[in-house]
Amino acid sequence: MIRLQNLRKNYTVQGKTVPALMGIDLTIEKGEIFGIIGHSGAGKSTLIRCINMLERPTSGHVIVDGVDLTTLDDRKLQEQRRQIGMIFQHFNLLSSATVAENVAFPLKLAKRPKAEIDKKVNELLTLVGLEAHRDKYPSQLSGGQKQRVGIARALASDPKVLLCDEATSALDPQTTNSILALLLDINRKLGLTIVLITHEMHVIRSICDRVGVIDGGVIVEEGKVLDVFLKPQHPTTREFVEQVADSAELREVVAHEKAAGDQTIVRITFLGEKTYQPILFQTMQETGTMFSILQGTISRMKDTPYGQLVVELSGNPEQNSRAIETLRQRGLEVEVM
Ligand SMILES: Nc1ncnc2c1ncn2[C@@H]1O[C@H](COP(=O)(O)OP(=O)(O)OP(=O)(O)O)[C@@H](O)[C@H]1O
Repeated sequence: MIRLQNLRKNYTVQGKTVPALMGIDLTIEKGEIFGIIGHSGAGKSTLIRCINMLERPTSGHVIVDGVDLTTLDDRKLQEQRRQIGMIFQHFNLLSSATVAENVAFPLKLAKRPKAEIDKKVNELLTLVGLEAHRDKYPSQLSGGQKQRVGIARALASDPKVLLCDEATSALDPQTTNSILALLLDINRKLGLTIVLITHEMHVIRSICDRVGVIDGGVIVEEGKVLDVFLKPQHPTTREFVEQVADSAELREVVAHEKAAGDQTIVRITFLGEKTYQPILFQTMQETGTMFSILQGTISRMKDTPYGQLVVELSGNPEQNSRAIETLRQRGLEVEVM
C-alpha cells in the first residue's frame, strides 16, 4: 500500500543543511497497522509528513496505492491526498465550528451535496461514538472526544490510509487506550491501513502489527512487533522495550541473586495459548527441579497473549539442564541469564 524508497529530507537552517531523513526504505502492507517509534528529533514527524507530502522529500519516492506522489503536480496531489487521512497530537480542530461541522468540513471543501454530507457525518459520528455531542464546540469536549472528532474528520473522504502523528501523546493513559481501541476497530471494520508515529512502546505493543525503529533519520530495526519486542537487536530498540518491561528492576534482582552464589536463573517466554498452560509446573515436577519465581508478567501484544517469568532453578546442574531442555522442547523460549 505504501512504499518509501530511499527517502531523504534535508532542512536548511540559517544556510546550513540539517539532514532529517537519510535514506528510508519501507514497505507498509494494505490493512496493517504499522508503528514508527523513535526519540525526539529522530525524524518521525518528518517521515509521516512525507507520506502525504505535507513535507516534500528532498529525494526518493513515496508510492501510495501504486501512485508515486513525488511526481505529481499540485492538482493531482490534492486528489491523491483524499486517499490519505491524518490525525494530530493537538487535534487541529476548527474551534468556531461544532463537532458535526468539523467532520463535514472536508466534504464541504470537496463540494459534496448536502444530503450526502449529512448522511456521512451521521455515520462517522456513530462510528466514533459522538452522536450525542454533535452540536458541541471543541472547547466543550475532553481530549479523547476531540481526538474522536479528528478521527471522524480524517475518515470523511473514505481514505485508504490513516496517518497518526503522535495521536495519543496528549492524552491520559485510560483515554489513550480508548483511542487505540477505536483505531483498531476502524482498521478492522474498514480495512484501513494505519501508520502511526509514537515515542511510547505501549502504543506499539497495543495495536501495531509491525514496527520500524527510527534513529538519526534511518530505520535501525524493523519487523513484526512480537519479534522486535522479544528479541530487540538495536540498542535504541532495547531502550524502548525497557519502557514496558521492568528491566531495571529485573537486573537488580538477578544481580542480587547471582551475588548470593552460583545460581541458574532463566527467563522463560510463553506465547499464545502456551501462556495459560501449566508447562512450567509439569516440567519441574518431571525433572525433579525446584524453582522460585523472581519476576513475572502476563500481557498481550495486540491479539497475542504472552508471559515472561524469571525463575531461579535450584535442582542439581543435571536436573537444571534437563528442565531447560524440556521447556524448549515444549515450545517455550528459555534464556539463561
Ligand atoms: N521545519 C524544520 N526546519 C528545520 N529543521 C527541522 C524542521 N523540522 C524538523 N527539523 C529537524 O529535523 C530533525 C527531525 O525532526 P522531526 O520533527 O522529524 O523529529 P521527531 O522524531 O518527530 O521529533 P519530535 O518527537 O520531537 O517531534 C530534527 O533534527 C529537527 O530539528
